[in-house]
Amino acid sequence: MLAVHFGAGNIGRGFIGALLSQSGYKVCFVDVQAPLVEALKERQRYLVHLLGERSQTLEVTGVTALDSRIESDRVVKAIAQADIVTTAVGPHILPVIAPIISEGLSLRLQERGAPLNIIACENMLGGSTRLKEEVVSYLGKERSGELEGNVGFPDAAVDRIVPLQSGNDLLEVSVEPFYEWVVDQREIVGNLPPIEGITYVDDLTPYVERKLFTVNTGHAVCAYTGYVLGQKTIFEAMKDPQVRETVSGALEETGRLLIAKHGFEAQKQQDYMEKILARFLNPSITDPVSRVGRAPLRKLGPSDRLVGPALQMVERGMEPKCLAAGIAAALLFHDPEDQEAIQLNKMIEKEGPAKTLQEVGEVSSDSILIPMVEEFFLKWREKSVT
Ligand SMILES: NC(=O)C1=CN([C@@H]2O[C@H](COP(=O)(O)OP(=O)(O)OC[C@H]3O[C@@H](n4cnc5c(N)ncnc54)[C@H](O)[C@@H]3O)[C@@H](O)[C@H]2O)C=CC1
Ligand SMILES: O=P(O)(O)OC[C@H]1O[C@](O)(CO)[C@@H](O)[C@@H]1O
Repeated sequence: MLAVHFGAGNIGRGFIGALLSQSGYKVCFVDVQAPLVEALKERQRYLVHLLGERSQTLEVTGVTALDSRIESDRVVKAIAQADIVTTAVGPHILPVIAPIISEGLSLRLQERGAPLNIIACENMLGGSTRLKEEVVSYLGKERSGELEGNVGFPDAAVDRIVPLQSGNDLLEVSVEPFYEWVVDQREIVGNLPPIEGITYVDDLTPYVERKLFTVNTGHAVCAYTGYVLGQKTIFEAMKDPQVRETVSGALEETGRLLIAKHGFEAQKQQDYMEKILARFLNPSITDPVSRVGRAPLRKLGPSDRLVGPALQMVERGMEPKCLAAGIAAALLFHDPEDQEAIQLNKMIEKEGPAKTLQEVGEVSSDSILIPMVEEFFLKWREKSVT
């Protein structure tokens, strides 16, 4: 069984690739970083360290890699022959890999290959659907019709904290022991050979929103408020009472929203939230606030982890106070290495927080969220140690 996985980064090697390999697939990573590709080709194995109370190391075997910039023909052939295609490249890279995926699918359709499922494992709502839209735009109308029943793009929610890697080995990856991979089974085509660790559901929306608006919301609020208060890592930030209070408050708010919207049981949501707070406090993980806060324009987007739940709460007459505090802190985030942070800083300087939020988060000028965020923006700016 062959799995083609785009993105041999942290989630690629430390989560999706590892589970595919453990399920008996030969995993062919596709990446654009030559040293990574070379090392995977040469060694065909790597180690995954599970950082928990009792640390454990797994060996992932049967892997190889292709560089899509110089081996595109081989990538196309691999897609034509694969039993599954997955991605973990980042939402902004999905349009970049769509052309080569569409070439692979063209060849597969021409050769009358078996049905294939393509699963985008990215932190976003509807990642596979988004990838499908891009692929369709390259395939053209005629060929796109042939996807029906032959190629599925099931959406998915993926959850595992994989911080930046600080070890000397290019391939070794340290991850938290917890993981969750939930896939929309209604979109699966053909017989997908079993994959260890996937939970199939009929309606993904509640799962993906619960994950994005709890794990990612809490993480983002922690990263941005921690940044403003001078904390370097998520663990350090969670030890700061102001951060901890804002994070817990934001998760109580999104919890109320999720319960009202999807009918989750209050106690179960409470347990889920507490488990997540404990994951942020894993002392074995050193996760810089700059990684978790990366790409703030994306994270401040209208349906993403901060503005998304805040606007939905406002619509339902609920007050997103701690979310507003998190959004305000995000507007103050800076990282000279992060292009989106640089752009955000320029917008704040030129237009101020209210206009920036209207533009980036598509928040209407008369939304009560605007004055709430403005108030916190001033408070955080006064406290800011950066
Ligand atoms: N790190 C984490 O804890 C989690 C990350 N995610 C999501 O997984 C995705 C990947 O995140 P990470 O693994 O952390 O990032 P990463 O930066 O470690 O990995 C991304 C990989 O994609 C590769 N890439 C970039 N352009 C490419 C292209 N055109 N073709 C093929 N490969 C390309 C990069 O070279 C890199 O190896 C993101 O959408 C992220 O939101 C989801 C859950 C957890
Ligand atoms: O990967 P993104 O969307 O940039 O955001 C980082 C977030 O994703 C994760 O990497 C995994 O869910 C979290 O650590 C963090 O909340």
